[in-house]
Amino acid sequence: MRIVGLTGGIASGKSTVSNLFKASGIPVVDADVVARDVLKKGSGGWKKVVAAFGEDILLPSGEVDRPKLGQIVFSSDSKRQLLNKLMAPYISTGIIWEILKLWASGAKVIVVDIPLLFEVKMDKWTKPIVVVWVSQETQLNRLMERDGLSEEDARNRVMAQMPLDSKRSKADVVIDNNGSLDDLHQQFDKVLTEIPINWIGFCSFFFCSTSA
Ligand SMILES: CC(C)(COP(=O)(O)OP(=O)(O)OC[C@H]1O[C@@H](n2cnc3c(N)ncnc32)[C@H](O)[C@@H]1O)[C@@H](O)C(=O)NCCC(=O)NCCS
Ligand SMILES: Nc1ncnc2c1ncn2[C@@H]1O[C@H](COP(=O)(O)OP(=O)(O)OP(=O)(O)O)[C@@H](O)[C@H]1O
Repeated sequence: MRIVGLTGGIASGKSTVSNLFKASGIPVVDADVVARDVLKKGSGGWKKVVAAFGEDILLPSGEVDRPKLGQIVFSSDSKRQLLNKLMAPYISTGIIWEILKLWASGAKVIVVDIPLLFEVKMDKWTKPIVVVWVSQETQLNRLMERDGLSEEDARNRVMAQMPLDSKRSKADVVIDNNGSLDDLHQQFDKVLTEIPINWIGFCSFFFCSTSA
């Protein structure tokens, strides 16, 4: 089984690319979805986070007020590191579980869409690594537009991650998403034709004995 790492920066276009993988029949594990699941009311992650950050971060329903927690952690390095430390074991277990389910259902190639692939050192498990890259200007504009954020809030979120240029330098495959969606589709089609050749001989994660 091959595990392809799909990463980039916030609002660089990972979800847009992961939708293209899905439309091509390649299953995707989305780390943001896993991270949302492990923060649901009553879960182990929720209990740890509420114990550390207090009940002020909860909505009347008891669910975490995500924009509120985002405001807190994206404007404080130490609070973000605390949140990361509390959630990391639940997120990695959740991702491994999703991979195992897909593997058991016969998937030979799986894409893991994970914004913090390098930061949490999951890059060791994935090959090839696809980085969706944009300039910081494009990234800020798309982030402000998509999430209705101020420039300051958008910058805080961008600065909370490893610089996209550093991620680009660690990539096996770079998708430059500064252009139009049509450009992106064209690059993706090319990547799809190139990747299967590149995959041959690669061995990833801990199931490396089976080949695609
Ligand atoms: C702070 C939270 C509650 C804000 O939720 P919100 O719904 O507003 O954002 P969402 O989860 O959709 O994340 C949007 C993007 O923010 C970036 N991001 C999220 N968490 C982090 C983080 N800890 N550090 C840096 N960037 C992050 C990612 O690029 C992600 O794609 C949420 O992001 C969270 O629980 N983060 C911690 C878990 C985590 O590390 N998630 C990343 C998946 S590995
Ligand atoms: N080539 C493009 N041209 C114009 N808009 C784009 C392009 N690619 C992506 N977008 C838009 O930019 C925004 C960010 O894209 P997307 O949500 O795929 O990023 P992401 O990397 O998954 O973000 P996050 O890390 O926050 O989950 C979205 O509103 C998306 O529709």
